[in-house]
Amino acid sequence: MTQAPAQPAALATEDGALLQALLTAELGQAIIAVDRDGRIRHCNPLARRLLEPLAGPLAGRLLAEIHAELGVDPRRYLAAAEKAIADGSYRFRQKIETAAGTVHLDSCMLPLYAAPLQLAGFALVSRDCTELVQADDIRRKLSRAVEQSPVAIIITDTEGRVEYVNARYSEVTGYRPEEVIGSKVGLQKSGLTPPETYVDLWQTIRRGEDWRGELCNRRKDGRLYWDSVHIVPIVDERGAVSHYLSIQEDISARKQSEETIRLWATVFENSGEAVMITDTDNRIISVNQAFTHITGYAPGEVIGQNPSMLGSGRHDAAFFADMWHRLNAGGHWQGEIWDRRKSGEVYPKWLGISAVRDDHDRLTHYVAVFSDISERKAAQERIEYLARHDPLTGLPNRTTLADRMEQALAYAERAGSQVALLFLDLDRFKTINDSLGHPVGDALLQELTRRLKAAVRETDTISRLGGDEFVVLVGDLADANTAAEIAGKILDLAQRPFVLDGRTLSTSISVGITLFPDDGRDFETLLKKADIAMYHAKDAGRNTYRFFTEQMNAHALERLLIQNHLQQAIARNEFVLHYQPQVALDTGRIIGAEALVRWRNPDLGMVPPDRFIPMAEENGAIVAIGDWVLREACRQAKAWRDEGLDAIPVAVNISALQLKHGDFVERVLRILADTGHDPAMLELEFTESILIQDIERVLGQVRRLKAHGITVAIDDFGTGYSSLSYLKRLDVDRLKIDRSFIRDIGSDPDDAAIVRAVTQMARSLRLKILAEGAETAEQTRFLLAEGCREVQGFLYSRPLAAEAFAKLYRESGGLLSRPPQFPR
Ligand SMILES: Nc1nc2c(ncn2[C@@H]2O[C@H](COP(=O)(O)O[C@H]3[C@@H](O)[C@H](n4cnc5c(=O)[nH]c(N)nc54)O[C@@H]3COP(=O)(O)O)[C@@H](O)[C@H]2O)c(=O)[nH]1
Repeated sequence: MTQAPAQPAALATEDGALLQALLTAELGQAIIAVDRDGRIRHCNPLARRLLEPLAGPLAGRLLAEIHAELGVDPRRYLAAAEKAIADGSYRFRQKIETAAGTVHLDSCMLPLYAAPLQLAGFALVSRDCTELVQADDIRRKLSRAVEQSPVAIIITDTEGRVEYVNARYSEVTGYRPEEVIGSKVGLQKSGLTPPETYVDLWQTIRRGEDWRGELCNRRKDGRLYWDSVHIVPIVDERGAVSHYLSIQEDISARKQSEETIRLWATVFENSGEAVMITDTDNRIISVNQAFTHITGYAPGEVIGQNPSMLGSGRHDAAFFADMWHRLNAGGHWQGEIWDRRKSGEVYPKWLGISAVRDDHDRLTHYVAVFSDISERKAAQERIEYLARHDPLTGLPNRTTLADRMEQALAYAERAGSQVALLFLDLDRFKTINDSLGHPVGDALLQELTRRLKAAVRETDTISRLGGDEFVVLVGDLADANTAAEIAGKILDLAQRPFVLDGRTLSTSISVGITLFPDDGRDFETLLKKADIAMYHAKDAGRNTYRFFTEQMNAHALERLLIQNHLQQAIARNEFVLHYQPQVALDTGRIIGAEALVRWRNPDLGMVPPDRFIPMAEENGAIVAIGDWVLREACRQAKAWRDEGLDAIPVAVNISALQLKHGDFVERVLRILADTGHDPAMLELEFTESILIQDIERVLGQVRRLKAHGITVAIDDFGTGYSSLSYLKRLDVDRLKIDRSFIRDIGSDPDDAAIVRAVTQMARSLRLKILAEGAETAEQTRFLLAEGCREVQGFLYSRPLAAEAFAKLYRESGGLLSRPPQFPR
C-alpha cells in the first residue's frame, strides 16, 4: 500500500452505525470493505449474493485472493488501490464469469481512513453494468454493420435532411458524408426519374409505410446510375416517426443486363432470320416470329417437338450424321438445307447451328438461325440463266453455244461423225426494226425462234448471238446433205408470213454453213467461217444458204482490206461519180441524173458501192463520203450548165447517218452555195427506213430543204415499211419503185400488183413516180400502161462517167429513145 495523499477522502470509518446502515441497505451496489491488508471486513448482501456462489464465504478473506479465483489479475486490484489513494477514488470495470454468465461490474475503489492520513482500508463499491455493456456491444456491432453495409444507407429526419450516410453511399455517389449531412436528400437526383415517383415516395413514407422503387440517379462525376431504393420510416418509443432509413442498392449493372436482355429479346423476336432454340435433347424450346413466318408453324405447334418435323426428306441419314458430327466437334455447323413448310412446300434455307455451353463447358442448348433462300436461289439461278441465255428469246447465248459445241466436237471426234454450224441472219431485219419499231422486230425474232425450235431436233442447239443473228448447231451429222436439208427447212419457215401486231410481214433468212472437221476443228473457226458463208448467201441475193468454201475466205479478207482502205479513200481522191440518166417514158427525154459513187483503189481495183457503202455506214465513213458525193454532184451539174448543157437535175443518195450527223440541212445549203448549183436542180434520195427512224426530226429537215427548192425522193420504195400517213406528212416529191419489183413485172403477178398499187397511190397523193431498173421494153410498156411515166435503167443507159454522160446528152440532144409502144 502506498501512503495516503495530503487530503484524504472524507469517510469516517469510526462511524460504525453509518457503515452498518450502508452495508445492510439494498443500494443496488455491491459493497466490500477491506482493511489495510486487503482482508474483507465487511460486505453487503448484494456482494455476498454476487460473489459467494463463485468464491465461497467472503468474510475474512483477502480480496486479492478472491479476485484471483474469479480470474481477475490481483495486480489490477493493487493498482486500483494506489490510484484510489492518489485520487481519492478510482473507477474501473471488472468482468467476472458467473454460472449465469459473464457479469460486468462498474466498480469504484475508495480509500477508508481511520483518521486523517491514517489509512484504515478500502471500500470497493460495484454496480452490475452487464446490460449496459451488452447494449453498448450491440450498438457497436450495429454501427459497424451499417457503416460497412454493402448497400448505401441514408438516415434522414422526417424533413428529409440527411443525418447519416454510410461508406457505401459515398462509394456509389462519390459524395463525402460532410457534403451531404445536414442538407436535404436529393443531391444525386438526375432529373430523369419521373416527378410522380417522388410524389408517391413522400406520400407513402409520410403515411408511415415502406416505399420501394427504382430511381435514376447521377453520381457526383455526372454519370447516371440506377438505385433500387427501400425507404423505411423509423418510429421512436412513442410510436412517432422520427427518421427515415433509406437503403439504396446500385442496380446499374443489373439494369444494364436487363436492358441487354430486353434488346436481345427484341432482336430475337424481330430478327429477319428465323431463330430456333433447342435443349440438349434437341427439343424445341423457343422460336421467333421469323421462324413462324418462314415455316408457317406457330410456336405452340413446334415447342417440345424435334426439329426433324421440319425436314423435307431430301437429305439422307449420312447428311445429318455429318452435320451432328461437325456440330458436336466444332460447336458450329452451317450450310444449305432443304426443309418443308407447314404448307408442304419444300424450300431451301441457309442454316447455322451453334452449340451453347455454360461456364463449366456443359452443353445447355442449340441455337439454330436460318433464312429462307428460295428467292436468293431463284435470283441466282436467273442470273446464271441470263449469263447463258438470250433474254429476248430464251435461247442459249454464245457462251452456252460454245460449251455445247465443245461437247459436240468431242463426241464427233470420238464417233468419227460430223458437226454442222448454221449461221442464220434475217434479211433486211434492220429495215423492219427501223420502220416498224423495235417491239415488232422483237416479236419477229420471238416468232422465228418458235419456228426454229419446231424445225430442229431437241438435241440440236439453237442460239441467238444478238440482233438478227442465230446459230443452229447440229451434232452427230451423217453427211453434209443433212445440213443442207436443215438449211432448206429454215429458209422455208422464215418465208412463211409473220402476223405481228396485226400486220403481216414477210421476210427471209440467209444461211452460212460450216462443217467439222472439214472447215475447222474448233468453235471460233467454224463460227467465223459460217459467218463468212452467210455473207455470201446474202451476196447471192439473200434467202438462200451457202456452204463455206476457202474462196469465201478470200472475200472475207477483201472485206477487211476494204474497211482498212476506206478511211483514207477521200483524202487519196479515190472516189468518182457516175451518172445514170432518168428518162421520161413517153418522150425519151433525160429528165435528170442519179449520181452513183464509184471507188477506184490501187490495191482493190474498182470497188462497187454495194460492197463498200454498207461498211462505210457501219464505221461512220459514209458521212464524209456522202458529203463528198453531194459536193461533187453539185459541182459537176454546175460545170455541165457552164459548159452549155441544159440544166439537169441531179439526184443524190443520202444515208441515215448523214441526216443524223450535225446540221445536215446547213451542210447541203453550204455545198449549194459553194458550188453555185441551183437548189431546184437537186434531188435528195432517202430510203423509207431513214424517213421513219426519227420522223419529227426528219420532217423538220425535209421542210427546210424543200423551203429552199430542193426536191425529195423516196428511194427503193416498197422494200421498207413506210406508213402512208408519214408519206403525206413528209410531203415528198417523188417515189422511186425499187428495181426488185420491176425485174419480174411481166412474169410475177405479185410484183405487177405492187407496182400497180404503188403507182395508183402515188397518183392519188399527187406524187411523181419513177421506176428503177428498167431493162426491157416490155417492162417500160407495162409501166407506162400503169401510169408510171419516169424510169431509170440499163434499157436507156448504165451509170456513166461525167464526161460520158455529157457526151451522151450532147449527142442525143437529151432524147434517149423513141417512146415505147403502149401494150394492146
Ligand atoms: N448513200 C449512197 N449510196 C449510194 C451512192 N452511190 C450508190 N449508192 C448505193 O449503192 C447501191 C448500189 O449502187 P450501184 O451499184 O451504183 O447501182 C445503182 C445502179 O447501177 C443500179 N441500176 C440502175 N439501173 C439498173 C438496171 O436496169 N438494172 C440493174 N440491175 N441495176 C440498175 O441501181 C443502183 C441505183 O439504185 P438506187 O440508188 O436505189 O436508185 C445502191 O443502193 C445505191 O443507192 C452514194 O453516193 N451514196
